[in-house]
Amino acid sequence: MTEAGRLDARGPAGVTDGGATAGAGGLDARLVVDRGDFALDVTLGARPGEVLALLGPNGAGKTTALRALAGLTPLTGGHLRLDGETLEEPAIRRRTAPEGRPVGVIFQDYLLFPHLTALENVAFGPRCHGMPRAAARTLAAELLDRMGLADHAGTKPRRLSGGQAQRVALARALATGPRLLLLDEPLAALDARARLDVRAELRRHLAAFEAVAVLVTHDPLDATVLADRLVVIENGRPVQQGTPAEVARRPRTDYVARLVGLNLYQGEAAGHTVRLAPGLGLATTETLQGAAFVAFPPSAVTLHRERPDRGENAWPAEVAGMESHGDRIRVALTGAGPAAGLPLAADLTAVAVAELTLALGDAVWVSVGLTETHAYPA
Ligand SMILES: Nc1ncnc2c1ncn2[C@@H]1O[C@H](COP(=O)(O)OP(=O)(O)OP(=O)(O)O)[C@@H](O)[C@H]1O
Repeated sequence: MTEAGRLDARGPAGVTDGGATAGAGGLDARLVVDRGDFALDVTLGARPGEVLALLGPNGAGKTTALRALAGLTPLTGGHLRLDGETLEEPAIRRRTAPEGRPVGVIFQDYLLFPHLTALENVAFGPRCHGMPRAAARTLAAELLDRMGLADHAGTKPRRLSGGQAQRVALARALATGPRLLLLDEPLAALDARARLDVRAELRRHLAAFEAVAVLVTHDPLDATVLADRLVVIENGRPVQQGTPAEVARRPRTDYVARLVGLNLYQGEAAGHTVRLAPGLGLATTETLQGAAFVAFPPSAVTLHRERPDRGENAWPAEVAGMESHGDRIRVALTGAGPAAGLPLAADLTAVAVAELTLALGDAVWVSVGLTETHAYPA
């Protein structure tokens, strides 16, 4: 990325602070929101230039966290500091109003002003911050140009495609020089085809953004493509964080395992075996002691009609469901015997399913390839 290609997030006039806040730069937050029936307590930290994705199931608290960062939902505890400046801290009664925060927000449906042109939409924020009209329009034109929308400056939102509207929303959010950019499900409003292009484009823009960006998504692919680091939230609490690769390789909850498409079990490791239940051990290539996770892809599972000769990593199970999964068939199984109740996903070719004459409720044996299991400390 060349310097010239970088989006200048340092202020409408492009004025920098000369690195005066270096060291304290970025996001430092503990977001506590207690609503009685729902409690959020999430600690977030990010350096300038980092993109964080908040990922989690419905109702986990992602939007509440984003709204708290924007100042739209007051904190009941914790703190929010940006580049060393405290924007909110209930314990010392400090709270900067949403409009006073150096924060840009892109809402799910973009919320562009329908009666204003793309240029006027982008110029709106700087005008509200007191920038003279001509300067605000020049800045807006420059931002639209960088977004490849110079030809659409005079277009009203209803005549823009989903991807174009999103770029206008991004330009509008950047126009006030935010130190924190918030994106709520940035690709949710787009159809599958547009999503592909817009995802790649948004990735370029976010990679060029110099301050902190936080996005909320349900979609692991969006999170993986767009973010440097994922924070998975469940029931108002962070349950796992790391780079997309770390999270995908070492899931720590069932939700994350499903998201990244792995089977995940927890047990007690002793050397090369992780004991999952009495009489049920899973051999792994890693050597571990104590509480451990073991994960493997559905493609590592083989189904048999009879107990396999090599009894290692094999257990009886029942076919609980089958569905197409790309060019494979995903078979859902429920363990029996020592594996009673253990859920398992297996990916088989259509030929394998036909040869086994598999049907719902069938009793089978499953075996898992030793070299495809991955064990790590819990
Ligand atoms: N304005 C509100 N007042 C009271 N409760 C709310 C409000 N908004 C959300 N909630 C509740 O707070 C919890 C967290 O919701 P939130 O919208 O933050 O989750 P989410 O992770 O963004 O979910 P989704 O992916 O479904 O958007 C839920 O139990 C929800 O019902």
